[in-house]
Amino acid sequence: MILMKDIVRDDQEGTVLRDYAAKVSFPLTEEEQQLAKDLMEYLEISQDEELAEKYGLRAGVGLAAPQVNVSKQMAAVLVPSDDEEDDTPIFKDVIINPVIISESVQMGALTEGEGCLSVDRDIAGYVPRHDRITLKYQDVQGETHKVRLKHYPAIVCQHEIDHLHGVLFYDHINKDNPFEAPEGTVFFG
Ligand SMILES: Cc1nc(NNC(=O)[C@H](CC2CCCC2)CN(O)CO)c(F)c(N2CCN3CCOC[C@@H]3C2)n1
Ligand code: NI
Repeated sequence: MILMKDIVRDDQEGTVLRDYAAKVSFPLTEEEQQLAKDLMEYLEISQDEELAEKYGLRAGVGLAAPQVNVSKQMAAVLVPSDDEEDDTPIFKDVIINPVIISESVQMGALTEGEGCLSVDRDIAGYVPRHDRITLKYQDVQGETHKVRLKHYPAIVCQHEIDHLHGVLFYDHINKDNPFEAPEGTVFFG
């Protein structure tokens, strides 16, 4: 299983965190299948308060392969339900070779700003992202999916896809005015 010690940090030398990750070919190797499982398992365990405590995991709703120093276009996303009636996650999948094929002009941002398991410090400021996106990706079976996402899952997927391009959340924060956001930005979370 993936532990915090396996997650590379932005202040470490010689990691792939700032590289543009390689496309993944199908069928996945055994190793790539195991990586996909491990990335998703991290999120599931980290979202269980007791288990997160037991294994010392920071909670996560997304985890990209470059964060465990594997420069491949693969990321697990697990956005839990926001409806106590129904605990079906809003979005749960391992997205491989993801491409954003369209995006809203309107921007969205988390009111609290963002963090990252690969960044050990709090960096204040809004991270403006597209509020709605159409995402094309392959799943671990190699099936292609085209999904329209908005608000929270759209933000999470954009954060993860950034990792596959060597981009970190604070690259998007306005240096002069961290709490500036484009006109019409939707804030939530
Ligand atoms: C928003 C949020 N970010 C958490 N952490 N950061 C991450 O996931 C980083 C990725 C997210 C940062 C902003 C957008 C994507 C990891 N990243 O670095 C991967 O690239 C959370 F943990 C979290 N939640 C809400 C849901 N809750 C369910 C119950 O369990 C606790 C969990 C906490 N929400
Ligand atoms: Ni991150």
